[in-house]
Amino acid sequence: MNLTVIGTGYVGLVTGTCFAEMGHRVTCVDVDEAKIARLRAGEIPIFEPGLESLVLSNVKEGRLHFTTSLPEAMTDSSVYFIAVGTPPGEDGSADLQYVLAVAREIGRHLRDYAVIVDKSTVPVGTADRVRQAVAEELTRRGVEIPFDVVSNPEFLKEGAAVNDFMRPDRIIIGSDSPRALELMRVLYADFSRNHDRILEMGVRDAEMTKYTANAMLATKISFMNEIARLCDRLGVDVEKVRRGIGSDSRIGYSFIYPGCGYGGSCFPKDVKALIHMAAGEGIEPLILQSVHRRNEAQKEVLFEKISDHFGADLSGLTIGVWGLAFKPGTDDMREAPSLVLLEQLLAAGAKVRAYDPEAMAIARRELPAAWFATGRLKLAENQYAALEGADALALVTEWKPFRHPDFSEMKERMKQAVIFDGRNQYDPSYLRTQGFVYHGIGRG
Ligand SMILES: NC(=O)C1=CN([C@@H]2O[C@H](COP(=O)(O)OP(=O)(O)OC[C@H]3O[C@@H](n4cnc5c(N)ncnc54)[C@H](O)[C@@H]3O)[C@@H](O)[C@H]2O)C=CC1
Ligand SMILES: O=C(O)[C@H]1O[C@H](OP(=O)(O)OP(=O)(O)OC[C@H]2O[C@@H](n3ccc(=O)[nH]c3=O)[C@H](O)[C@@H]2O)[C@H](O)[C@@H](O)[C@@H]1O
Repeated sequence: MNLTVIGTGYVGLVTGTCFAEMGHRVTCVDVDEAKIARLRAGEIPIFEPGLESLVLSNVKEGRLHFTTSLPEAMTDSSVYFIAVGTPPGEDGSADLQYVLAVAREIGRHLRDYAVIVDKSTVPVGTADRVRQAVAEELTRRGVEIPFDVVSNPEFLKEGAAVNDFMRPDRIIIGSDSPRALELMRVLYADFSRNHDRILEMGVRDAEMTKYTANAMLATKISFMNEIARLCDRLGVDVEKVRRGIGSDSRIGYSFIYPGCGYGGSCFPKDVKALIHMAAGEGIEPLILQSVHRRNEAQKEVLFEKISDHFGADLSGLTIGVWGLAFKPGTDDMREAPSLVLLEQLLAAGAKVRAYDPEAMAIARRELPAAWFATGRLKLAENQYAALEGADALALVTEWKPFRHPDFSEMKERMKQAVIFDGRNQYDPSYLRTQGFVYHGIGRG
């Protein structure tokens, strides 16, 4: 099949590449000229394990193309995936301007029947608005071309995106059109060969499923973070509690790791968008509001622990920070807990030396210039250099190389052997035998 993917970010690039890998001819479109130029030059704009080799081999085989021109990509496609961003607006609602702009552009250039697929995360009712935007453009052109709009939300995780796309838990297809459903079934059959992963439902059901999944996962995390705060006060180790409850198959082990808050481009924005949707329907979203508020508070927990230990004024102190990305396996720093910690440390007068295995280039480019200007924030060349003369280490992102560091080297480099472990990576009693003062999240 000939496919067009509009929006070549995390979702668009992974979607386009994985379909190309299955033998389809895919054109990925983006308005960001620099991004398309890099992709055409064989450079992958994001760090995503396994993606680079797949992109390069599919480009080489002539199945994957990149362009900034949607009309150019629209010569013979039967499916258009919309995978542009849906960032939060001022009031927390999902900003649909990019999705609707794409819908209008499709309407301006559509020639034959096609399925238009909402892959972006969009509020219930968006497919209707996309349909209307396309229809208006067709009317303006004075043509009648049949088309269907399908909701096919994406569930990939950054850092595991290729694997999640290739081996999905489920493929949600929301459609009221048998013709569109048939096409989508054929398209996704390769990802659903041994176990039937395809779940068909109404368009609105599919749109709601995506928000509900993200909000449920965010709720599990915020719930555990709240329990961790209580464990700190009660002298209980939340890691024991986590294992204790995870072993109940009704609860399960996943997404109950306490930490210094969830980040990324999706959980924070999707919880906010769902709050906005509920409020719009006259429902007070009590649980969702608490999930969001707990997370905002949790992003401050490392700073609270640091100032409980050293006092509110941190001038004269140096804090080494391990991890800037919002989670391991990605260089994405959107809504990362590290941003809150850096801001608070610098405001309290501390010097910060930070290191991340993958996010250094983005950090150098996107962190406020004022943070670097005074020399108080420096990016270190490796994890140990970040600890040179440090009074404490704050671990924010649980990258693998941070799990079993050389504790002797750390102690040699640090002025004071104090660790604030924002992801409960270490065994507190082992670290204490190594001569460290240890503070985890909810470790009693
Ligand atoms: N990042 C993730 O892990 C996941 C994201 N999603 C959802 O997928 C959507 C996209 O997210 P990301 O890929 O992370 O966003 P992103 O920000 O990485 O990429 C979006 C791309 O769309 C492009 N774009 C904007 N307007 C355009 C237009 N008119 N024509 C062509 N390209 C245009 C932008 O230049 C950008 O490159 C969002 O709704 C998000 O919530 C869903 C599942 C996972
Ligand atoms: O809609 C999306 O964009 C995606 O959002 C999340 O994926 P992602 O944000 O890439 O990463 P996650 O692995 O879910 O982690 C999100 C945040 O939660 C935190 N987290 C995760 C799990 C946990 O137990 N505890 C915890 O604090 C992570 O550190 C990270 O900051 C979902 O897991 C995906 O299914 C979804 O497609």
